Amino acid sequence: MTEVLLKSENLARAFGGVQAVAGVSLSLPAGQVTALVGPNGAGKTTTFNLITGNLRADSGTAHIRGKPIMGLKPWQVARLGVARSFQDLRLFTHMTVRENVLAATETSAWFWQPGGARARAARAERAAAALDATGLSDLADARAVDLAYAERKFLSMARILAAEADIWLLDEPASGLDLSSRLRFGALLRAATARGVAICLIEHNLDVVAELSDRIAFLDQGRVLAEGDPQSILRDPALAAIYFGDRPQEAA
Ligand SMILES: Nc1ncnc2c1ncn2[C@@H]1O[C@H](COP(=O)(O)OP(=O)(O)OP(=O)(O)O)[C@@H](O)[C@H]1O
Repeated sequence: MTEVLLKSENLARAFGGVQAVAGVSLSLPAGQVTALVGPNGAGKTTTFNLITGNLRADSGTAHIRGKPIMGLKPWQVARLGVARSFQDLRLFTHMTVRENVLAATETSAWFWQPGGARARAARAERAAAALDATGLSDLADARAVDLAYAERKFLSMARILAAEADIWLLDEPASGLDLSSRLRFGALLRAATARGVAICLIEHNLDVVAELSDRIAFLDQGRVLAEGDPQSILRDPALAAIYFGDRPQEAA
């Protein structure tokens, strides 16, 4: 049976009167891409924030390989093997591409790790491998701010790769990519899942979801309404109506 690397149960979080996440139970199996799909405001990004410790949950639990993670700080969750990307990428825009990736290798370094030449060389090697895998080696000395849009998205992915995490939470990593970039991006995901990485990605474009995901968790109003293989979820007319803002109860 496939090992579940990350599991949340009944995660909930309100902002004032808005119940952004209302009991999300989610499992991320090793070696699979799970797409988190749902209309605007469904609670997708908030779910990521609750898992990574960027936001505190009002209730609920989450475990990484059985270890409870609620209440941990983001850096502690990162140390347990979670790498996360943001919609706005959060690159160090005035640093070089290489420096951006090197900075990501620090999340998995321990404070007590000797910072000697050997450790530095190992980090440089990891960064170089991540740049190579994302096709950015030739741009290593360019500043992030000078990259084209798609290359910035790949730099964000290079940072994920360099962190050597086995759980990836990606917030709209493929948005705005053209077909050839999407194929490049899909190959990166496939190489990672072949190594057993559990990937969860938020994506609005349902064609991209169909292309990239092994399973879908469909979120609406802070709840997982359905979870399953992409074809059955994408063909469900009730979910399509919710996704495209045409709820049966609202139409009545
Ligand atoms: N920091 C916050 N303060 C107040 N309300 C928030 C905050 N973060 C999210 N919300 C609200 O919580 C709900 C869920 O937001 P969230 O960003 O998680 O949805 P989403 O599914 O990621 O949406 P989108 O697809 O538009 O990115 C929305 O109603 C949003 O306005």
